[in-house]
Amino acid sequence: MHMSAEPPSASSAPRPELFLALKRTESTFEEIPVIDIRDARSEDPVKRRKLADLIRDACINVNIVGFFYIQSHGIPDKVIENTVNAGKRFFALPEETKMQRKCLRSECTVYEQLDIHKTTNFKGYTALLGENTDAKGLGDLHEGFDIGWEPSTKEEGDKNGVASPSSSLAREDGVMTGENVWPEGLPGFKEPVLEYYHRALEVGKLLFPLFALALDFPENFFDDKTTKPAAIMRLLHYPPQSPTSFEADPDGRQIGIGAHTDYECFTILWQDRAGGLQVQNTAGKWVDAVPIPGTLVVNLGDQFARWTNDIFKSTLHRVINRSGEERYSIPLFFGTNYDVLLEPISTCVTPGAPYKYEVMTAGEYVKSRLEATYSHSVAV
Ligand SMILES: O=C(O)CCC(=O)C(=O)O
Ligand SMILES: [Fe+2]
Repeated sequence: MHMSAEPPSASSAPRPELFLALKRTESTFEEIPVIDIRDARSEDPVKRRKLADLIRDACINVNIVGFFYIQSHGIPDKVIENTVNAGKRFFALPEETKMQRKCLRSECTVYEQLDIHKTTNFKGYTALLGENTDAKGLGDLHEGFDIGWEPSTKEEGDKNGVASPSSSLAREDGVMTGENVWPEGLPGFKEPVLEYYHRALEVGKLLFPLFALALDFPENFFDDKTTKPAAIMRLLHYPPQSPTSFEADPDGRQIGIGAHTDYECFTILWQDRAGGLQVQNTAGKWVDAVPIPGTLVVNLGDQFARWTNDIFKSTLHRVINRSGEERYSIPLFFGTNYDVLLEPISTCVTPGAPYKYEVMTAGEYVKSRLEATYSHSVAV
């Protein structure tokens, strides 16, 4: 994996062959802005304001709204690399090892489920076609492994990496409460995954005040709503789609991940160099979010759309892996605490723009979307 802190350049460097192999759609990546977020950590409010203005432009004033790359995010290359390698090792395991593990208590002979369909809180493994993100689709061509918040393995309370019922690994998260499930027989998996998780969480915490400023709210607007931020992270693996799969499926009903919006406030995504992520612009055209080494992609999700009555719109996106290579990515969906009510912010509702959505808690909303996503397939 090549990572670089250099600003991307559209014209100077020759394109790696992989990029040429991609069938480009309408637009070029210059239209998706790259924002350097180093000033998010600045003490200077003027600098933070300037940065928030760039984010505001990316979220409101462009033809690809709510999608941008961030640079200077602060997550070391090594942390990313270790997590991606851990994910590769997991996905290479036999299917049955990814689906279940032996109960870890010595007296126990049963198997515990890792299959996401069988856990109560949508954590664990999703097999190929186990998810159908676009209701019009026929199942997604990716497999995934999902975790939610738990302390990093460096923190106290997680000495042996085993979640006992009395442990504090799970928080009281209302309808989404429940512990993570981890595969057995895969040493060196959990630690790097949780390390990246906590680093990405820090990036999310940096972004919330900037989003607040971008909306002309006080910088601390989201502080009391994100004390226990709901953050699901996924390791994703997309096998390459063969050319014949396109002939057999001309309407694109079975692709890497069907067209969808994300369910939380915003998503922080690492993607490898295979490419295939596309975002729909305001004219309805699909635009490639070309991988830019050293950056993460950020996109708006439904919870922000609900807070802001669509001033911040969640952006439709999908993945089609035409690279001929395996593709790996790691989204982290950053939401408010699960018990926070998603209700309109008063300044976003006017007689001419009445509120569009039903008010519910963040947890109820995320759970209802996850139920729909996984309902097309049944546990095996
Ligand atoms: O893999 C990607 O690039 C995007 C994943 C995604 O959109 C999602 O998991 O919601
Ligand atoms: Fe997504």
